[in-house]
Amino acid sequence: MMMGEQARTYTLEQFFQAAIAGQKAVAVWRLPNAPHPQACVQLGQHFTTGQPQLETSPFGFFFCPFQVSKEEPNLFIKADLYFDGEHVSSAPEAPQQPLQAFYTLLENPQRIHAWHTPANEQRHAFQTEEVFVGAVHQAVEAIQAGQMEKVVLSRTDQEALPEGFSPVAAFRAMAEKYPRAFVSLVSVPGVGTWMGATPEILVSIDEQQVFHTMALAGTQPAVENVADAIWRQKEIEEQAMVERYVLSCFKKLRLREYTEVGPRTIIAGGLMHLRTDFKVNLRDVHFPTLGTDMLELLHPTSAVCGLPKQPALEFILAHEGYNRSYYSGYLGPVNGSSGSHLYVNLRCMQLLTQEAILYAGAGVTEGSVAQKEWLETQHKMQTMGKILSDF
Ligand SMILES: C=C(O[C@@H]1C=C(C(=O)O)C=C[C@H]1O)C(=O)O
Repeated sequence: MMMGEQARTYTLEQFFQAAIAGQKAVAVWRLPNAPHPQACVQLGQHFTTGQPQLETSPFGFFFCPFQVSKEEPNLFIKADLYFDGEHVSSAPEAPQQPLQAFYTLLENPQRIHAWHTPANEQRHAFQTEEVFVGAVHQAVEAIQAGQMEKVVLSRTDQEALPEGFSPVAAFRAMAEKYPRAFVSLVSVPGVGTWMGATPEILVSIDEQQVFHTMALAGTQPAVENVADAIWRQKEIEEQAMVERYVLSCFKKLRLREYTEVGPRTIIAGGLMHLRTDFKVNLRDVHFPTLGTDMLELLHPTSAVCGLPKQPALEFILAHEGYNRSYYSGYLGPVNGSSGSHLYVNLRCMQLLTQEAILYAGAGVTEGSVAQKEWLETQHKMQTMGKILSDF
């Protein structure tokens, strides 16, 4: 990739604020265990895209919803400008005049604590505990009646933003607090601003050409030592369903050469999950479109939707009572120097002008206790809740 580079160093604050001041879309991310944040800005104003094509896409950042609609399309933020944590470089084909305008903003820091907000800040109706618990009861009944095996029900909550809130400072706090998560901050004119710290890879292809996806499910509060984790049958079965789903996708593609490791217990924030990793070395296996094909088959996985997919999706749309928007969609950089890394958008929040909307869900199976699923969504919301309360 040929990029024009400026010798000067900048801060993430400068890069982000220049994007906001210039009305540009910006994505900031920090890969798990990576030392530095990265960010990109698109200079043009056209973000809507179709089904992501990993192999042919230019360097940029995908931001895709749970379900594509006219209001919530798949978005692509092309990396006209790239920030590696220190330096800013530009793509050779980046339009010259907007590029100069961006550098002017970069040289004249705005010191604004602003972010892009949605075109209309529609008010959600927030589910009460009663309503959520009622939906879980109905889901358990539908499962017992044989309509499906698993469904993931989610809800939202609202928190006032602390005085002097800054998305970049909150991003830094997330990156420090959750070193093993994929940490992101995405801000798009007319769409809004989302941030999160997710534990779940949807599809990734690293610089060694290793394809990676995972089956992540089962949740409980973290214990001191993961070796001491004890899992109930309910969580073991719930995670096994996600595993089976990933395997069914490989089968559809007639892919037989993969490695499967797990399930293992992993820590994510204050929680533990069960995770099985699936990998394919694309240097050994000739399958040039595996990333795109698996992405299309996997999303939404049974970790965020259910099993079988169609009845679970219909149940969600009929019973959740709100629009998931970009929660439980997927996001991440593609075709950068470290490859393509798409994550499920979990443990996230949306920033409005004065408040944040927090999102979380829980997998419902035959053995679910409704009250426990409510508590689980509360625990998951704490991942972002702590960032706000510690601000
Ligand atoms: C749905 C969420 O998380 C997913 C659901 C899990 C579960 O049901 O146990 C665990 C991890 C994630 O795959 C969320 O964080 O909102």
